[in-house]
Amino acid sequence: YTWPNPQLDELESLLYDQHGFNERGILAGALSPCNAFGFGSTVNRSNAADWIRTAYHDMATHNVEDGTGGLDASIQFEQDRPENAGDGFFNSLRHLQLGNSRYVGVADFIALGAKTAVEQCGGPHLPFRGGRVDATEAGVPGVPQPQESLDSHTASFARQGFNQTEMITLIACGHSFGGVQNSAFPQIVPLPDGVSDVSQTFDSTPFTFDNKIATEYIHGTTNNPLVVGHNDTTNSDKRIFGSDSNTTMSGFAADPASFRSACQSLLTRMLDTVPTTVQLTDVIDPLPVKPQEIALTYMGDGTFHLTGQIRFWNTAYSVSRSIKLLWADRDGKTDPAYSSVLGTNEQMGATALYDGTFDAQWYNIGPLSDNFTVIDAATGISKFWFEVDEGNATMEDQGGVGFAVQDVVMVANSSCVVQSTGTARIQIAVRADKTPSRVYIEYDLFAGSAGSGATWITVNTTDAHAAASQKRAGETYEFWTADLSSSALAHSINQRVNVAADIDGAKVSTSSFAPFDVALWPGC
Ligand code: HEM
Repeated sequence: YTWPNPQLDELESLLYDQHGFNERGILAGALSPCNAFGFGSTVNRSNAADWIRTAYHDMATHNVEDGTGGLDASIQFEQDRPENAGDGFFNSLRHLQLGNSRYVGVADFIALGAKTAVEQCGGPHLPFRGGRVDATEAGVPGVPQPQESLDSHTASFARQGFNQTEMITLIACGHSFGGVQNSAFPQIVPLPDGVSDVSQTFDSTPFTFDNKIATEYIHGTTNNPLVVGHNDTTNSDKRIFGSDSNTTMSGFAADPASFRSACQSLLTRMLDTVPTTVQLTDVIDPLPVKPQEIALTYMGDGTFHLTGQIRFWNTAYSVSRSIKLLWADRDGKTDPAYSSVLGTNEQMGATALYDGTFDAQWYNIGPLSDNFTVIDAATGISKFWFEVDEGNATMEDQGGVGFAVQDVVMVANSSCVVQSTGTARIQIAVRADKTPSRVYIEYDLFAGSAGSGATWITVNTTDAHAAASQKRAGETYEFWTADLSSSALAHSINQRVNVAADIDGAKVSTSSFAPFDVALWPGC
């Protein structure tokens, strides 16, 4: 895709800013190491297993006939059903809901959680599509339970869109992780003396994706509580794995690569099973060059500062590489003076998984001593691109289109935090040749239902007003002011806002910033 695209940029970052500089933390950070578990001390439990099971249970209500259900976060409203026994869903959601924004909802986060868990913990690469839509109420029940018959399970998976071989495979892929807990299934897993809960694992490596779920089953060494459980009624894995005379499971036991690739395709299909009314994005691959938090700040002296960071994918730190930022002014003209160095150092390296481990190197706009470059307000800027020199120079310009940036609306450095009231006074510079119908501040707030624990994001706004006194003669920008009380962000997770303006029926907006950060915006 072409940068900028706020939804895809955010998903791309959640997918590929995994470890090191600018890491997002919420996904890979909660899976390092893979037995990490954020909610108690039960032996053998992990965030990874909880997240994978959560994605399956959310998806499992899909109906291929009428196109309803699927991975839509309806699990938020379904946690009190017997088919959703255990606290794994609550645990998963409480963590995954925290990352939500106006661009990425709970359903995408459930899919991201499962995908990241599989990949970080030894599993195959699962190509990711975004754009899931969060349900606003419970769906039709229908998650398979261990005491059901083989016919009932076969029919249930057919309703979800999976045939018999796919049913065997998908369960084996999922049950490569985790186990069955006494507290959720006391009739399956007995409680040994002296502990308050226990999880009996499906295979001997519950925190790692591998084919042990198959080898141990085929070799008769398995301790899978859904195969060798004392009550045969709840031995659903035994009935299902054996339903084709063990053909599928024998194949997986003999050939780990075939298990891996079968899980790659079926887990991807599981995550992409959504109501037919939902249109997923294309697969999101890492951008080779990815600008982030690109911002212009109006300096009041006839210039603005361009700030931000750029990630170069599949690139390791190197002292012999120099990168220049070049730009075109608002009329599209270039000039030898429209050029700035990028700054980096060894600490600005990162790594991520993407069918193998990839390095990424971050650069700041301008030398590290400044972290900005100066743009003439009279000529402005419309796009930028990069010249990477490691002996011979190459151009990074998104295939010729460049990286577009708007200089119509931006925050002015005269913004400040009013010390007496704690209010953020946000000064906004709007290009004088434009006539906005509205200039405003936008911010994501968490909303939720106390009963179900479901959450969603509302985008709130505060209007700015034209500051007539600041309409200075000779300036190419005019000024607007918005006062934002600190209580306005009481339900904001990241305490950030952006500026937007409606101009000729289109919305122009800035990247987000922290209006109450007095290091950026001094007191007034
Ligand atoms: C007939 C179908 C299935 C049945 C009857 C079934 C049953 C169960 C049961 C009883 C548990 C124990 C839950 C707990 O104690 O908290 C469990 C755990 C789990 N299931 Fe399934 N399952 C099925 C299919 C799947 C599928 C298709 C996946 C994913 C692809 C999956 C992934 C998991 C995972 C990862 C766990 C471990 C959770 C943990 O350790 O916290 N299951 N399953």
